Parts: sequence; C-alpha cells; structure tokens
Amino acid sequence: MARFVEAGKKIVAVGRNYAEHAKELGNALPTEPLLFLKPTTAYITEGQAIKVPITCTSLHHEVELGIVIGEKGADISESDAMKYVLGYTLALDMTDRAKQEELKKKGQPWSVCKGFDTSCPVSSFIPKEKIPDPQNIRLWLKVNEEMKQDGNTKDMIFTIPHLISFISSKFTLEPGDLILTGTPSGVGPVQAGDVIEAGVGDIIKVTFPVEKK
Ligand SMILES: O=C(O)/C=C/C(=O)CC(=O)C(=O)O
Ligand SMILES: [Mg+2]
Repeated sequence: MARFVEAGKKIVAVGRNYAEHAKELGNALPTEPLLFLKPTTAYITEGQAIKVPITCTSLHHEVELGIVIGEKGADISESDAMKYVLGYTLALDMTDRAKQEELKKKGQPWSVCKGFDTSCPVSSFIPKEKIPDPQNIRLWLKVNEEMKQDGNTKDMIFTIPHLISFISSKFTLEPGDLILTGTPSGVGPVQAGDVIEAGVGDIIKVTFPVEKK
C-alpha cells in the first residue's frame, strides 16, 4: 500500500481547475482555487472496488493528478512550492453527481457527494523524478475499454505551485497529505459491473472495478 495512504493525512481537492470541465458542467471559471476535503476513509488502492453509494443515482468518474506532500509547511510561496512535493499519484475523484447538483442548488457543502467511502481510488506512489514536468503530462481514463477522458495538466487554470501556495495559506500541509488537482473534461457516469482504467501518461496505469455497495 502506498506510504501516503498509510500515513492517512488529509486529502485536499481542487474543483473546476480545467476550463473545459467547468464548461461541460455549466460552471463559470473560478477566480481563485475552489477547495473541498475528502476524509481518508475515502481511500482505496488497487485490488479494492469502487462501491456505488446506496442512494446514488449518478456516480461520475474524474481522473486527476494527485500531489503527495513531503514536508510540513504553511504560507508556502509559489517559488518554494515544488520543494514540498514528495511525489505524485493517479487519483480518481469519484463523485455522486446527482447529489452534488442537489447540494449546489441548496448552497450546501459537498462532503457527502465527494467524500463517501471508496471515493478516492489511488495508484501506488509515483516518485517525483518520474514526472519531471508535472505541468505537462497526459491524464486519461477509460470505462469498459472506451476512452472517456484524455487531457493534459498543461490545461490547469491554477498551476501546481499556485495551488500549493494557496492551499497552504488556508491549511498547514503535512507529510502524507494529498492534493487532488482537478479533472479535465469528459467526466461521466459509471455503474456496478463497469471497469475503470486510468493512467498518467505511460508512467502508471490503474484498474478499478465498480460494484454495488
Ligand atoms: O460544480 C460542479 O458542478 C462540479 C464540480 C466538481 O465536481 C469539481 C471537481 O471535483 C473537479 O473539477 O475536479
Ligand atoms: Mg474533482
């Protein structure tokens, strides 16, 4: 199991960080990073299954580059930000989209649509040196062998150093924390019986089955 999962520190996720994805869900582009948190009980690793929450009517996949933090820091400058990165992971930000729509309409927080058990499948740890330019790497995701998401981290609205700096001005970052950097376009539904495959370039690939809870 990946060290950062065992460390069990916080998961900070960024939303609407790719213009095409913000547009596909009918959202305005953010003027500053939109943050939400997932509990560490959301983690699963390969060999485990994504479980559709009992009341969920539209479970969506979102493939994302995850940043694993290596050092404690608060109020980190953009110029120092990459020193705090230990490495990366491929993460899925599984989302109960129907519930999210309902919560958005009521102006309520996203914890239950984003933080349910198994909502954060991750790959094994990717050492920093394996991704020399994290701001230009392909992210892809297939459902039942059909390509659904095929994006590149160069299209992030807020760069990785900006995200680390912004997040650390709100929450002290600690070793083992994970930042989900947002998803490119192409999100869509999965159901029990489907198989998700996803990858970061040709560096890592993961497979997760989707099952009834
Ligand atoms: O505002 C919405 O309708 C949906 C936003 C998200 O789910 C944000 C993300 O998690 C993302 O962009 O990765
Ligand atoms: Mg997301």
